[in-house]
Amino acid sequence: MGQISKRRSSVSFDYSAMSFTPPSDPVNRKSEIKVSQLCELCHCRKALLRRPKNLQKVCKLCFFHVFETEIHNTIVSNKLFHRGEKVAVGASGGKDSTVLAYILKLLNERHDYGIEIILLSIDEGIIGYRDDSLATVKRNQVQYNLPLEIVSYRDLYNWTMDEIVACAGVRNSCTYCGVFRRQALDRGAAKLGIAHVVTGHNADDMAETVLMNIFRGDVARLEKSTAIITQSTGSPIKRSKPFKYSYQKEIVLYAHYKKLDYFSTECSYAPEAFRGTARELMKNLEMQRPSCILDIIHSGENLVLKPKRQKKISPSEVMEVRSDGAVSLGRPSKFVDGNTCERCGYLSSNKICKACILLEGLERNRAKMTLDTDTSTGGAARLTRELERLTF
Ligand SMILES: Nc1ncnc2c1ncn2[C@@H]1O[C@H](COP(=O)(O)OP(=O)(O)OP(=O)(O)O)[C@@H](O)[C@H]1O
Repeated sequence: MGQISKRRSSVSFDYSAMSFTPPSDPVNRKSEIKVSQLCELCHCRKALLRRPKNLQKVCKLCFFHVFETEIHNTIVSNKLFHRGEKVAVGASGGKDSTVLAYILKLLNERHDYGIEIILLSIDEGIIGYRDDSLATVKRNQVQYNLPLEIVSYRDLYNWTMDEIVACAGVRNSCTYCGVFRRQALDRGAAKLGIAHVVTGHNADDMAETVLMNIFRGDVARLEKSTAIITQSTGSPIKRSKPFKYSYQKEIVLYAHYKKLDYFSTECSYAPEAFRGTARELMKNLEMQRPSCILDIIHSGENLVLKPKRQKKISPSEVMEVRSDGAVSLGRPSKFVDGNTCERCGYLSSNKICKACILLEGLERNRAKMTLDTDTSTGGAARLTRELERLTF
């Protein structure tokens, strides 16, 4: 006790030499950063955000650097590109593909990948949605100084998504749109002499797909759902996902802080209902355990299925279009290399490609709708002729 009081008395402060700023003084308050507010990477700048991926507190510059470096590492470790390669970025105008186009251009220049980047957009024909997002892509074309090619469903299939929904209903719109878009991206790339399409699918998309395939018991798709590079058998065009390990929230933050020009409206047609459920589940899991998105991908990557003998399936077993426009996607067939569709001549793993099977169903529905609304005496005969023409 005595010692403490002795020590106290021996400390003498020269108060006059200290410049004391009371915390309540608004004029002279010095802006000092507390250690706890510093960026955990550079330890000198103020942290601006917590990385959704690992909750690390980082400043803006370190966030840009770490986000770009992770994508570069994904590209290098998976050998996504080779020098001299022409690469098409599937550009929808949304946040993911806009950030992808921006970052690929940046990394190509920074690390000298030696690739040629082209923007490839598919116009599905959705008024009030795709026309507006394509306007964004056209601005990106100028901002990033990249060539742009637009391919439309109208030109390829003589249908727009608006017409498809009017004919087959909104419930199956994602199935039609997905099948047509995959083929349209391939055909657009082939037209440009490009054999590699990159898309903005991110870690959240991939983890959702893994969950959906588990819930459906779709082991065939589960096995392929975490591949960073995919290639339909028979197609010379490969697809890759450089954002495989990038969190959606980080992509949005990057776009926001870089002030990128992107289109943020959701598609006007029904979102894929089951994916929505998987997404919600994953968001809840992510709140409790941020790493769960990467953990789900990691689990998917490490699932090794026991080899199974496959029965050969006919194209009609693979996909069926019912009279109400509903589509049932059956089991995938055993792929055969080098096949071309007997109808459209485009590469297909079956005798008739999925797009042509869907188109046949749509044409049948259109003819039926014409009859239902045509009350003239010649209407029935016209429809019979139309249906005969459609019996391939
Ligand atoms: N109309 C399109 N034209 C070209 N590429 C497309 C188109 N629609 C989608 N893609 C490609 O497929 C990826 C995934 O598309 P999805 O429909 O899941 O949209 P998303 O997750 O909202 O992506 P984005 O934010 O880029 O629109 C996109 O990032 C893009 O690369």
